[in-house]
Amino acid sequence: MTEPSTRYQLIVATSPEELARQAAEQIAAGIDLALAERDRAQIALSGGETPRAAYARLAEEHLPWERVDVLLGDERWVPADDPSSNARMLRETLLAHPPASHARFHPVPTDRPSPQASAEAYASELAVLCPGALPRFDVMLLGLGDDGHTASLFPGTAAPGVLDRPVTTGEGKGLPRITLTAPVLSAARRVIFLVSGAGKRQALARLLDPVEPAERTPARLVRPAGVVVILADAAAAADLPGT
Ligand SMILES: O=C(O)[C@H](O)[C@@H](O)[C@H](O)[C@H](O)COP(=O)(O)O
Repeated sequence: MTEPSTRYQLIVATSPEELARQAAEQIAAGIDLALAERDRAQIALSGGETPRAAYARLAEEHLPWERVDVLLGDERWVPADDPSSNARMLRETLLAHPPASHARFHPVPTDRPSPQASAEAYASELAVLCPGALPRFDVMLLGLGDDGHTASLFPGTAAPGVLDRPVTTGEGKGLPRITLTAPVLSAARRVIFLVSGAGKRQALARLLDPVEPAERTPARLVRPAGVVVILADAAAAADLPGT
C-alpha cells in the first residue's frame, strides 16, 4: 500500500522581513494552541542560518514563555560556545532577551564523551519532557538543505533510516551531529519548513514532488498527519508552479 501523500501549504514571502514575520506567527500560533490545552508547550527549532531573523522576531512575541520548552531538532556535536553550535545561535537570537528568554531551553548535551552518549542523554531528557511511545512536539520548525536534508537527516547517511528510536547520531557538512529521527519529526502537531534563497530551489521543488524518493531528499520523510506549512521566499520558490 502506498503511503498517503503528505499535504503541503506553500506560503511565499515577498521580503526577508515578511518571511521572518510569517515564521514567528506560525510558531507562536502553535504555542498558543498547545497552551490552550496543556500546561506546557514543547517546540523543536532548526539550526543553521535561515531562521536567525525569524527567531529574533519570535523573541518579541508576548507569550507565556515560562511555559514553553525550547529544544533543537538537531545539533552539531561541538562545545556550546562553538561558532557552529545551534544552541549558541539560539542563545544569540531567540533566547537573548525577555520575554522569550524566560522559556526553558533544553540544549542537546554535547558535553558527553561521544555523540552516541549525547544522543542517549538527549533521548532521556525527551522521554521526560514528552512522555509516550514517541515524543510529540507542538511545533517542529525545520530547515531544508540544498541537498534535500532536514534536521541532520542527510542523504547518503544512516540517520534518515533510523526509525526505532527518537534520537540518533549522524554527520553532515563535516561535523558529527545529533538529530531527532524522522518518526519524531513526523509526529509533531505543527510542522513548518522555513526555506530561503535560490540555492534551495531544486531541493524545495523535490520536497514538493510526490514521486521524489526520500533517499535523495530525506526531507520527504517528514510525513505528519496534518498539513506541512512551507514558508519560502520568492528566490527559493521560483521554480514552483503558480509562483
Ligand atoms: O544544524 C543544521 O544545520 C540545521 O538544523 C539544518 O537542518 C539546517 O536547517 C539546514 O542545513 C539549512 O541550513 P541554512 O538555514 O543554514 O541554509
